[in-house]
Amino acid sequence: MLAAMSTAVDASLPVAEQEDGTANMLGGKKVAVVFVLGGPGSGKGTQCSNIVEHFGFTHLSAGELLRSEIKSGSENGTMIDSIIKEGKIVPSEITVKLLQEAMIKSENNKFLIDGFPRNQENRLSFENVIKIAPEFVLFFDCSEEEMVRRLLGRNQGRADDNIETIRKRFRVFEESSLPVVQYYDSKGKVKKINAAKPIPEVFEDVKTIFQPYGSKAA
Ligand SMILES: Nc1ncnc2c1ncn2[C@@H]1O[C@H](COP(=O)(O)OP(=O)(O)O)[C@@H](O)[C@H]1O
Ligand SMILES: Nc1ccn([C@@H]2O[C@H](COP(=O)(O)OP(=O)(O)O)[C@@H](O)[C@H]2O)c(=O)n1
Ligand SMILES: [Mg+2]
Repeated sequence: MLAAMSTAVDASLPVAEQEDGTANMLGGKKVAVVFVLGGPGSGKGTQCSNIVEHFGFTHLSAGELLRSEIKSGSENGTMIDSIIKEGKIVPSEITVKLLQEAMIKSENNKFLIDGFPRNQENRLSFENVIKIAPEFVLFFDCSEEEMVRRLLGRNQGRADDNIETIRKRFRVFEESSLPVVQYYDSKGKVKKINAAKPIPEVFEDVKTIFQPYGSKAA
């Protein structure tokens, strides 16, 4: 079983290519990207940590990169901070640049890009600047009622985890992020997970999806 899993690895990832048939290359290496989407509180970050541990991906959370940018005192920090507090989406050029830098700096070639693309502008900017097509989109499906409960209990001191901003984030998710999921679904690239179950049960379903891409060891 283990041997079978490890032989599958390098042969199977990266496999995606761009629409014109060009390989997904970045800084001289062939890379694989999985976009991880789902409403605020659906469990993206939690499951990404599990995937990192079991399947050797590097986790890049767009939201975390933006929050670090605020903390670093960058010239865009104040603007990013007020956009996040409003639950809106930061201009793509900022987010794509942060993702690009992180991917180039990493020695890994398998990336989970969490919370991105959150709107069509994000998607097009990534396509035009980074020019990597995702292997697939992992989509966590969860009711708003459950997501509110999780966000209000998250306790990470986030400025946007208050009920007023949470409501705004849900609307932005519906209006701007779901169309991105629908776009990839029309291309047969979405793997949808029922995220309303307990964490280990959700991960069982996630594992089934990542199993063909091999274990961490390989
Ligand atoms: N399946 C789950 N069931 C219950 N709580 C969960 C589940 N997945 C995540 N959580 C909790 O919900 C909160 C939000 O999860 P997180 O992974 O940060 O979501 P996201 O990145 O999608 O906003 C965290 O406190 C996390 O521990
Ligand atoms: N692609 C992205 C991702 C996050 N963000 C901002 O960062 C906030 C937090 O994103 P996040 O992914 O950390 O939030 P969760 O869905 O994990 O709760 C979002 O509500 C946006 O304001 C963005 O502008 N663009
Ligand atoms: Mg998150």
